[in-house]
Amino acid sequence: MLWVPTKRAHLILQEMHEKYGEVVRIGPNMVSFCNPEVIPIVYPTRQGFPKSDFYATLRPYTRGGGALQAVFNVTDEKVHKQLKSPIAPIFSPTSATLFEPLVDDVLQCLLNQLDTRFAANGEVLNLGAWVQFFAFDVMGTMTFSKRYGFLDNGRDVGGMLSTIVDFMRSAAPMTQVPWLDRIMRKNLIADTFRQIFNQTASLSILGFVGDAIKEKRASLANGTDKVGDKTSTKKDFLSRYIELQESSAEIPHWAPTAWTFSNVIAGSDSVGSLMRTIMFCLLSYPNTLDKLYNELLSANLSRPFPAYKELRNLPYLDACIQEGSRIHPPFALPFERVVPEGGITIIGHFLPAGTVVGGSPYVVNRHKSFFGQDAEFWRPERWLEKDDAHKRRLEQGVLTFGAGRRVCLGKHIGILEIKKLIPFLILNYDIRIIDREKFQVENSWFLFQTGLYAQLQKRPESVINPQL
Ligand code: HEM
Repeated sequence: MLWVPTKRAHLILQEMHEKYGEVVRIGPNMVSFCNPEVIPIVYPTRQGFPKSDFYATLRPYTRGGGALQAVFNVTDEKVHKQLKSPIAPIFSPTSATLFEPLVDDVLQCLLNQLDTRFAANGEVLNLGAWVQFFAFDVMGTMTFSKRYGFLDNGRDVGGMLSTIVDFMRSAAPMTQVPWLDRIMRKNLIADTFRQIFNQTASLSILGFVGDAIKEKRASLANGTDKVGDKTSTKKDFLSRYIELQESSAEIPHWAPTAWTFSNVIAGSDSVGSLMRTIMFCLLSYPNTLDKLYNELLSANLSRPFPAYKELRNLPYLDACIQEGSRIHPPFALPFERVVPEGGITIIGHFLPAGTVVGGSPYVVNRHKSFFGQDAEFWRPERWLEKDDAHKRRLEQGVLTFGAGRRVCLGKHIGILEIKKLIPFLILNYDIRIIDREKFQVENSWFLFQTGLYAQLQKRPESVINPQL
């Protein structure tokens, strides 16, 4: 709990593992591991290894409804199954590609903004913020066919993004002492005080989600919702969620809210963070940027937005995304689980039932014997230098998307967004980082980043013939 407010808990944990070994007790009942070989033991695909109360602290508090459960933060395995099973098919690799037209709509908006605001006059832009605006507006568009307006206005509309940072800063230390969270944050009295002084991020997002659901139900009922139309190529998540809930009496009426909320909370900042990491690393290591640019050029891609099917199998692009996920995971405290009856043994240490155990992706992803002595550094080539089996093994050692039964549901959607954005930026703009020292990272469970400033110019070939 004392490490977390320093905002460098990932670095302290890394030091602890260097000092004390691969299995370290970091709290009265909490054990951290750093070796990727442990992943299948602590995160199996079967039931029976539940999430700890860490996740309860991440639930937003709602008056009347208590703390809102979402797929991501639910700890009861039965409720998790009830919530996840109906929607899992929507997140399959094939279904993920159905959202591509919605991503293209938002890319068009980004293109217009970058061209008019920055490419024309060489003004310095906060690339990190624009990438974040993009990630949020894409998730809004995919979820309710609505942009929040971050890209259109070029700013954090309504302070929603900064309130997320505030929410995470106050929630993150509580993840380490869930009982204190119940006393200090998750009850009517504490909530009344908070309401008087400020509106929390979770509530402002919940308000947005609640309004969007009401509007959607109304427009589906009166037939004015075009994206809810079964033949539409731009069908959003919410239309699919409402359809699912209405088709089965067993799905509770609150499920679409929980599903929608999961998308917004789990799938916006995380994607934005990975996009920023990849852009930061590419711009900081121009040899890798050139290599990627050449790969994209020789792939003869559609402009201005390459199609996902053209990008899916480009090896260096894929290696850059894998390396970005490895080196800078968006969530960077240990993913806690509770050891079941009978206990488990990890790297020669027996952990009895009830012990909380977890690995931080930041630390696990930098394990030197597993990823190489240069694991601290950005080197996309590590993914390509041996055969496919080696690449698959490395992939299984990266904990960025979680693992096993509670692995990220939106991974394929997130990768689709990233694979669309990075080539779009690199092919259309010549981008230079302004000062890499300004790039700062803060760990408040989300690994927030600031200070990615850049200048960009439209590449001549994309101006002369945008159809190329
Ligand atoms: C590309 C960036 C993303 C990263 C790095 C990421 C990471 C994660 C991680 C680490 C977990 C599990 C954490 C744990 O064990 O506690 C998770 C779960 C989840 N993610 Fe993602 N995520 C990303 C994108 C998305 C997107 C785009 C969506 C939605 C469209 C999404 C939806 C979810 C959901 C619903 C869960 C809960 C799954 C369950 O508990 O069964 N994520 N994500």
